[in-house]
Amino acid sequence: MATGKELEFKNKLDVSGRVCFLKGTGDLAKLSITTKWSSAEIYLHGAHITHFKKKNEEPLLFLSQESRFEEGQAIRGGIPIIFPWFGAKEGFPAHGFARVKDWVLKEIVMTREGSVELHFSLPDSEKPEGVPFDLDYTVSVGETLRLRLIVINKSPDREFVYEDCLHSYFNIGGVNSVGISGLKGVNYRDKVADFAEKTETAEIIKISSEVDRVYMDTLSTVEIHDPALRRKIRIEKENSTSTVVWNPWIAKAQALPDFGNEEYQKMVCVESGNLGKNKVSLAPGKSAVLKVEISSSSSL
Ligand SMILES: O=P(O)(O)OC[C@H]1O[C@@H](O)[C@H](O)[C@@H](O)[C@@H]1O
Repeated sequence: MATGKELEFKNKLDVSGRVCFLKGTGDLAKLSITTKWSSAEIYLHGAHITHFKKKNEEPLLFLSQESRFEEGQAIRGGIPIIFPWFGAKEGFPAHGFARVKDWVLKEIVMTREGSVELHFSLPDSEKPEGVPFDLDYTVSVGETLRLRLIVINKSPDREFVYEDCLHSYFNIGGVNSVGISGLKGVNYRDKVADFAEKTETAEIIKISSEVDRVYMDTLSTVEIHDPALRRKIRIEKENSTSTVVWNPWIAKAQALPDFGNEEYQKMVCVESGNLGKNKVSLAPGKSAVLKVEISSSSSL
């Protein structure tokens, strides 16, 4: 429908009052969505959701004040799409290329009940040569945020193996008071302890130092209990067997060039995907859909 570069030169274009194309930070094209329940912003750069807020609530997603908004750089905060690898890979961008490429908006669907569905696709020009796959992304903005990342292996005879992750950054009232539930009994790799394999023992995980854990073989819904903002954030997922919990804490926050020194106090990442031994092997011609739904409720 429209690429970032085309949008850059267009003035505001309104689609039935619920969706606007705008020039965002760094002159990158963004979509602004308003529904009767919520508002959201999505950049075509990375098909990156940078904002989701329900009416009369604080924003659900954290976005760093220091984020870069530049071609070739990932936005810090919101929901980066991690694909087709997670973490570092020598000579390649960390966490894959999907988050630093320009996606195309294919379709906008206004549903009768009032939500807005946006369909994005990674164009062939942004894909590496010789790997035949399609990558589509559907974002449904309504009372909740519903995400679907669709991978299609177009090869007639070769398997396609990849990792994926919707790396959601949540806005919280204070890191010392939040608790994360839903992972008790799950095995994880502790990245701050040299990838040691451990088992989660806490019903409610508390954060008081750097946390960087890849929980494996878990389909569980995770909840963030936030007494300071008097709400509970719920992250439900399908076709995702890994969950990552990340907070950089003090030293790492200072070391990150695109993250404020104090911002670790106001965010936590709970990421849903398929990583490491949970990576996906897609047979020729097959597709897989990673689904995540993010909602919140008052915990008064
Ligand atoms: O700085 P990046 O590439 O966006 O990564 C942020 C973090 O992302 C998390 O998913 C990883 O587990 C962390 O190890 C990493 O530091």
